[in-house]
Amino acid sequence: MIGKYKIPKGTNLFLWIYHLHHNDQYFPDPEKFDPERFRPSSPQLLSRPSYAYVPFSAGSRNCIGQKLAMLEQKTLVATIVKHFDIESRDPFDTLWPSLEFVLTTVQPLMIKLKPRSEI
Ligand code: HEM
Repeated sequence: MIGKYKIPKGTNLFLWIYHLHHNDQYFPDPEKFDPERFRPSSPQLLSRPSYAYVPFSAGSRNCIGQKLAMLEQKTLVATIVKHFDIESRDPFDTLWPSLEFVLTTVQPLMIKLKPRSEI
């Protein structure tokens, strides 16, 4: 049973993480860039159920690359945003999500890196 649903033995279940992370009960205004949601001591994070945010899945088959991916983001992404302002060349509402092995867009996502004047 999951809530009121009886799941027969052997059923394959697919958790749509994108949808989960757009649940405005836990992520108000979900498309808004709001790093505050993820600050460890933020009230929003503290009141959120721990399985409401699972970018690397959870449990025994979760992502084995999580630590590497987080390290890459802290080094590569942090270095890029330190030196550049990033803007999309395409307006957000013209992008169509595409669920492939990873969630991407149908058309290539073209970005422009502008050197930052001050660091
Ligand atoms: C931001 C980057 C990444 C995200 C968001 C991510 C996300 C995930 C998720 C959600 C799963 C579970 C899939 C499922 O339930 O079937 C998974 C599994 C896995 N990931 Fe990642 N991943 C990332 C980076 C990486 C990297 C860098 C590696 C390897 C170097 C990696 C290797 C794997 C492997 C091998 C599994 C399968 C684990 C298993 O089935 O036991 N991932 N990842």
